[in-house]
Amino acid sequence: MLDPIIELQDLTKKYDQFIAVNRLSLSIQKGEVFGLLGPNGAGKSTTILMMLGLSEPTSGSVRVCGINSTREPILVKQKVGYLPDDVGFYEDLTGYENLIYTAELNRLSKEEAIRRAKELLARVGLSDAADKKAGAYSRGMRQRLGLADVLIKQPEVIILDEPTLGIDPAGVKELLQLIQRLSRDEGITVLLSSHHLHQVQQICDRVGIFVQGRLLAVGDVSALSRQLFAEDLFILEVGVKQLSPDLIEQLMQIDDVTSVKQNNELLFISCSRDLTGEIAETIVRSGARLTYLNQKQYGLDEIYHRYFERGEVK
Ligand SMILES: Nc1ncnc2c1ncn2[C@@H]1O[C@H](COP(=O)(O)OP(=O)(O)OP(=O)(O)O)[C@@H](O)[C@H]1O
Repeated sequence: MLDPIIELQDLTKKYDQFIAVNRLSLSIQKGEVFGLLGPNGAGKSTTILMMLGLSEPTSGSVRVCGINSTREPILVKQKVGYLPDDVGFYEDLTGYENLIYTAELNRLSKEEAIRRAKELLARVGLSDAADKKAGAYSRGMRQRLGLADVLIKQPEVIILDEPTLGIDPAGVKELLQLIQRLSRDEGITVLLSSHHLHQVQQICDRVGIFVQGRLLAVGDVSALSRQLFAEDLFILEVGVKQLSPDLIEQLMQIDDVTSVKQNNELLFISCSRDLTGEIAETIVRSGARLTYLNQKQYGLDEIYHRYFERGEVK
């Protein structure tokens, strides 16, 4: 059953005449991991700030956990954990002491603070570095400490702005797996913004592609590819020797083949449905030799670049 926990309705933010976020409507369900994707300046951070009640919309509304963020920012902050792209700690305090400090700010009892700080340090893989000063943590360790810091108050929603920025590939993998586990094990809803499509693709249930303040498409990766590649959903890369002069024309005559491009002995055949069998048969029947056949799957990277290449704003 649908249970929206973040609801944006016609959300708009203008800076003078400049529209940073343009009539954004979006529902995110409880327990979802949602990726907000877009290039620099797309409006991701502005949207996040409005969700947190830290920036006032010009028009439209934003509700998080049923709370109007604009009217009740303090209430929203109690339910939502926010990890900015460059998280700040008390550099002279240890990781453990930083967590205790946050726990006390959130009015946890001393005992509860100690228990949760230790548990969360273990959870994010920082038990061994608990007594090291935060100032000496690497970027990846800071992000993991940031996640523990956000979780200490047991939020229903966590919002992460570019969580993987500046982390090495192994660290990124660990961090993303950790985020995914949080969602799965504890039902926490996660919204993360990112430029790193291939990373986000691994853990997001759905993604929204955001360009120039507008949400261009929303869905899981396969729904997005269906939506964006309706004409040429399947591309076959085919190796052919001894091509007859009219083979390309024969291929074009197959229903639902939308284009055939040739590069020496390679053909790139776009179709709106899977025609692998028919295409292979046509090639063999023409007397040509089929040497290789590969069906290309679209990933989020292609979807995303395609939008930007076209510069489409629907
Ligand atoms: N306080 C402000 N005053 C004027 N313009 C602003 C302000 N804050 C943001 N903008 C503009 O609004 C647009 C959206 O910015 P925003 O930071 O939301 O984008 P973003 O998608 O988060 O980009 P990035 O990935 O670089 O963080 C940008 O063109 C930015 O210059």
